[in-house]
Amino acid sequence: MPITALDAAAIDTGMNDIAGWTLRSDRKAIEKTFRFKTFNEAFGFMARAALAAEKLNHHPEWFNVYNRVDVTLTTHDCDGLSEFDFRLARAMDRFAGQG
Ligand SMILES: C[C@H](O)[C@H](O)[C@H]1CNC2=NC(N)=NC(=O)C2=N1
Repeated sequence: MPITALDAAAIDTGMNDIAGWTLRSDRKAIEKTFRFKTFNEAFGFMARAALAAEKLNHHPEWFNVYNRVDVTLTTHDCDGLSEFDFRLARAMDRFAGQG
């Protein structure tokens, strides 16, 4: 099933539902840095996010150092943002206790 890219208004609506995320200047991705107390907490967050990503069949680009996780969400299949990026962003916020 083809995945459609969100239009400008839908992206703006999606951005209003999430906190601490930045819309990349090309409007094809959203980014957030999560910070935790320990590596254990960061990795626990990543484990929960990984399971959610598998369920959604939508996978993050991310980079972890110790207690920090830099996340980029984009939809390769439509070369832009889709509803799945915002769904995964909201799930990640919940897992980090920020949503
Ligand atoms: C074949 C498979 O369903 C696709 O490659 C999925 C997997 N996970 C994905 N994750 C992300 N972030 N974007 C995609 O377009 C995407 N596509």
